[in-house]
Amino acid sequence: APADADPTATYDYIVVGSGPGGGPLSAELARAGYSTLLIEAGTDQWDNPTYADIQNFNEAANDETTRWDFWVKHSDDAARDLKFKHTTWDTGDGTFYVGLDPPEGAKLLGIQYPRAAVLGGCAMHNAGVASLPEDDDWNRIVNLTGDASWEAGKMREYLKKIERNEYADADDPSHGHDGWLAISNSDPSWAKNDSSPAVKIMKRLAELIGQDPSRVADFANTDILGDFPNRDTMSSFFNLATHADKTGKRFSPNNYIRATVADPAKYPLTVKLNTLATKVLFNTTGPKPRAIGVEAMSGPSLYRADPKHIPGTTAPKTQYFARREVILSGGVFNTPQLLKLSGIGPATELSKFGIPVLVDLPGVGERLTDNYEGSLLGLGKVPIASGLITILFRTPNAPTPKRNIFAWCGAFSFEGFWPGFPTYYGPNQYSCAMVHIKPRSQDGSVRLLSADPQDKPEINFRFFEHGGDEDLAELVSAANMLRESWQAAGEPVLPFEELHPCPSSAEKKSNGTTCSDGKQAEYFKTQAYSHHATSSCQIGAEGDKMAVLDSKFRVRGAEGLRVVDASAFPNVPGFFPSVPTMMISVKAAGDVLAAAAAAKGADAGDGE
Ligand SMILES: Cc1cc2nc3c(=O)[nH]c(=O)nc-3n(C[C@H](O)[C@H](O)[C@H](O)COP(=O)(O)OP(=O)(O)OC[C@H]3O[C@@H](n4cnc5c(N)ncnc54)[C@H](O)[C@@H]3O)c2cc1C
Repeated sequence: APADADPTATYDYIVVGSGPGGGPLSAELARAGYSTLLIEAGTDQWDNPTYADIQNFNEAANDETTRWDFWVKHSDDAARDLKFKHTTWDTGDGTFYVGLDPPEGAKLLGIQYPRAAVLGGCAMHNAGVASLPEDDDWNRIVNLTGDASWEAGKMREYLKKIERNEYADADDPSHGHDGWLAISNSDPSWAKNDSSPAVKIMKRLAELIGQDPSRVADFANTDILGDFPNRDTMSSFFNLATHADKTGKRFSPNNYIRATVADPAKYPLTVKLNTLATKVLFNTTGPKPRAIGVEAMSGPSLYRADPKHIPGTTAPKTQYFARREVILSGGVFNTPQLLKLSGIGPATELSKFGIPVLVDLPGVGERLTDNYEGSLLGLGKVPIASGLITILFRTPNAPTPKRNIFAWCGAFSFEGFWPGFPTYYGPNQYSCAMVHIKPRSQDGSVRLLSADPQDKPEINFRFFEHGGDEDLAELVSAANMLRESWQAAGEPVLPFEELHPCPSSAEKKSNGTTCSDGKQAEYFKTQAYSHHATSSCQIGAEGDKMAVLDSKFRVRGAEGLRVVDASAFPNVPGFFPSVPTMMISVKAAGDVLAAAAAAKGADAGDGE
């Protein structure tokens, strides 16, 4: 078991949150010899099969052992949000009602956005999909900040550092082979079976995206993490990679933290579980407030997002001190909350709750963004047994030559999140789940509802606020292409009964074909969901008053304080953020260690 933290000790570094942002970073700092305290609100579930076996990811995201429920809004239009068919209500008798027709007296909760409070963060309950940002996502940070260390070519080195790739050749230079994060993919041989409905669908899709249908078996084994010149423009099929090993064991920052604590070298990493950080402590005597520690409360289920929280439960606050730096990695909702509770954020919002303003930083909790997701769901006449199609493609109405849709198609249903998700529609269910890349809108927010650190903030994604019509048109175009490919499934699967976005029974009978693009757009506008939130404390240009961080993750206007997690990205990094967040975690460790080395050099210089 990890050693307990000593409140009287002073650590070199304190890291809050052990997910993809904070976990690798804390381990790196300790391995460099610096005493590091890692504060994590959740528990350690490394040997719990719900988490350890990647195939149980849906159970993991539903499991109360780690679940933090955030009930979010998708817009400022309450009536529009109420059309989301998995809106969740508290019935008052300890159960949820999910749907459009709540029982009398039920209290509206909102749209569920699950998070995991556990050692390893959401990388312990996610589906483990491993992908990389577009090169331009990294290069954009260079353009914004002038910091060339973010160039795409250089960023791949961080993948190589963390990765223990299990499918690439040992001499493949685009992959890492000795890291702590196992990455594997699946057997693509199903794609060789020309008579299978999944392969027939895939061949038609190949035609629709301009690929050679005779080569789908090769394409199904294309490396989604590969390094090729046209990697961001090539519409094609891929082999889905996951941060799990080939036996199906999940890998996450949990592995690296545990290995660091257990290492015979006795690296100075102290992990404090079941501990909710409530405030950053500052020395305010200098020109800028300097972070010197963290205040926290210990005990299970203290945060009110935890469904196991017992009303009225609280705990005394303890202070932990850092002689070098405090690093916040609580994730896209909790990091901005913690900054604001500590006096860093929009002055008017802080003043409303009586929080003394240390740094008026209007971007904290703003510009929250996420990929829009939606799915095409239908029932075949018989089950489509095998073959998970993974495809990245460009719809004809995409604004650039780059791909704008990631989708995976198979015999499952995925319609977003609610307690008990997903719905099982029987063995004949078939779905293409779509992730829209590069939403035009970045208008979401994480704002305080009180100054109580046990309370949840208010989260509103403001989906489709800007450029919504264009984004929706891209989703509709993708749905039309995918639907067309389904018609190639052949006997005995056809005809599909589509459940959404164009319900067959209602629409096809009346007009003989499918529903209009307008109706589909309306469907996606009300039913889109998301789970890749980023950018609520983003890195930005000097002079941009909404920029929270500089390119070295330092909080503007403060000293000794950084933010390293998914909130730091200026936009969603590609289509899945977990691996990119682990990559920036290791990058940030280099920045922190470089600052320590520079400070040591300066000290040595002073003494000369
Ligand atoms: C259901 C689901 C499935 C997903 N599937 C995928 C996928 O397949 N692939 C992919 O790339 N991405 C996926 N994601 C997204 C991905 O997991 C997240 O983007 C990623 O984990 C973000 O990392 P993070 O470090 O920013 O935050 P988190 O992973 O949220 O980690 C934050 C950690 O900080 C802790 N913490 C927060 N506040 C405090 C506090 N005040 N004090 C102490 N500790 C605190 C939390 O307990 C948590 O452990 C999924 C997300 C969800 C919800």
